[in-house]
Amino acid sequence: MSRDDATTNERDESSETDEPTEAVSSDPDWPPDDATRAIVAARTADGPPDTTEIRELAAAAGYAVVGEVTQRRREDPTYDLGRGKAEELMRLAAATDAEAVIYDGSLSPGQTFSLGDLLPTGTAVIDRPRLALKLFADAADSRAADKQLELARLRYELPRLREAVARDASEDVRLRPEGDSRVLDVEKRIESAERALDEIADDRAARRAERRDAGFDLVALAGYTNAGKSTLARRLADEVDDPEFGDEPELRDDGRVDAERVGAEGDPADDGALAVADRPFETLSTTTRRAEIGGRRTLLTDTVGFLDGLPHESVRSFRATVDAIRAADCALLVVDTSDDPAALHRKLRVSLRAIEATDGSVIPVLSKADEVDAYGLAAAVEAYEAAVADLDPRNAPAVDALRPPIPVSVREESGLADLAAAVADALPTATAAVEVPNGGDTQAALSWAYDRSVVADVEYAGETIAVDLAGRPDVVAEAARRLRAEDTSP
Ligand SMILES: Nc1nc2c(ncn2[C@@H]2O[C@H](COP(=O)(O)OP(=O)(O)OP(=O)(O)O)[C@@H](O)[C@H]2O)c(=O)[nH]1
Ligand SMILES: [Mg+2]
Repeated sequence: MSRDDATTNERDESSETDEPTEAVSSDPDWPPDDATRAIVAARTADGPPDTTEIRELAAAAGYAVVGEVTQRRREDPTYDLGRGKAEELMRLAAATDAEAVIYDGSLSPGQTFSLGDLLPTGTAVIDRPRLALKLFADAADSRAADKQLELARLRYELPRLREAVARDASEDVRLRPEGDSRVLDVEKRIESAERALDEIADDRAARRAERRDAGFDLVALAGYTNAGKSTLARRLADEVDDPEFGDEPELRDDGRVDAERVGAEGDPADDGALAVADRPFETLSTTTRRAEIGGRRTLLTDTVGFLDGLPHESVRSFRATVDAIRAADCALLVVDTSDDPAALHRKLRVSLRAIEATDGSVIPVLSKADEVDAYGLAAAVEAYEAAVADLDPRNAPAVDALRPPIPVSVREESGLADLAAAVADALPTATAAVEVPNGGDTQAALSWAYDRSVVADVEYAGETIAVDLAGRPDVVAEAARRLRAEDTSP
């Protein structure tokens, strides 16, 4: 769209939105007295602004949305919104007694301050990254806290602090040294948090190597928050009955143990690790479970969902998430089929950008397929393909890592066999045929291979056994070596 179009649109759109859409409620008790009254503001350069998600996020963060201002226009350097719209926002904030403006986008420090200056005194300006961080922090605080979340907050605050110091300094030179030392302090804290993060990442990489040595394929679930990852993880994971791997907290990838809690949907059997709920950030840290998928022994890692606006690179849980997805032999990219095509496209873009390159293949899973009919499913596939066609090859998994999407419904138990077959097909596989004498030592080697699920076929022919091996290449090679090692007959 040309700039001229955008300007025309601004006019068209403002005539449409000049009457701000105030949230009308017939309930006299709404909004509740203790809720923070907020106005949602959104601007898009193209396409009509869709405030569905930002309203949901605002509600999840405890705000009562009492009004909305939207605009279709190119970015304004001062307010992000055009001046006229910004003033309209100011009037609406005054008329509705709003305590906060929730901005569906990322505001520069300068824009945040300018908007704050324009709005009635005391009105907080909360852009999408700040809201997303708050949501994540609230969720984390209510359970085991993610200390490194601090890093994300500091990184977010630093440029704003610099802006505040610069503004103070231009008014009052005496404030400058104090402001500078605050900036310096934040910079130091960021540095030390970053060092801590690096050490944790090294630990995780070592643990992954151990898991692979033990013969497991690593599979990770990835996707936008609330896409249905944990539901699928639960469905695919084995019953926790293995003494070696049954101890779930041991496999927590950040070394934390969640306080025991009842599942969000009231299921007392829910151990909190693979909790499922219809809200953002139900899962706050990566969790790994053993799962046999398509005949392969895998370790399946459930991860934290992405959210548009969150600085994924600076939250520890996301670092673990991104590492697990990138290093997996196969990643299942869960895409919510019940989203409308525009939301699906946007969420997929955010997820793929957060993951960037992957070592293994990526299988897109169209989740909640029970929520749509055949047309809806076709539309989801189309939106998926459009999003992939739009991928910037510099910051997304290589398109040839992407496999065809598989519709799945855990609720209706559909598509799971197709998914298992696709995973088995995507995992690195080697085969070997070994003929060895039938003896006690061979049986020991054979049982080692059985334990690692690499025995495809065994045929006993008198004195010898013919074994077909298939599975993880290093495990197949080791099984063949062990079997042959027994073949010491002269
Ligand atoms: N209809 C339908 N709903 C589903 C299905 N799978 C999951 N859901 C619902 O989708 C919502 C989110 O599911 P979760 O598994 O918690 O999603 P998640 O991706 O792990 O979410 P976060 O951990 O918050 O990132 C829950 O309300 C689930 O009940 C499905 O197959 N069909
Ligand atoms: Mg989850």
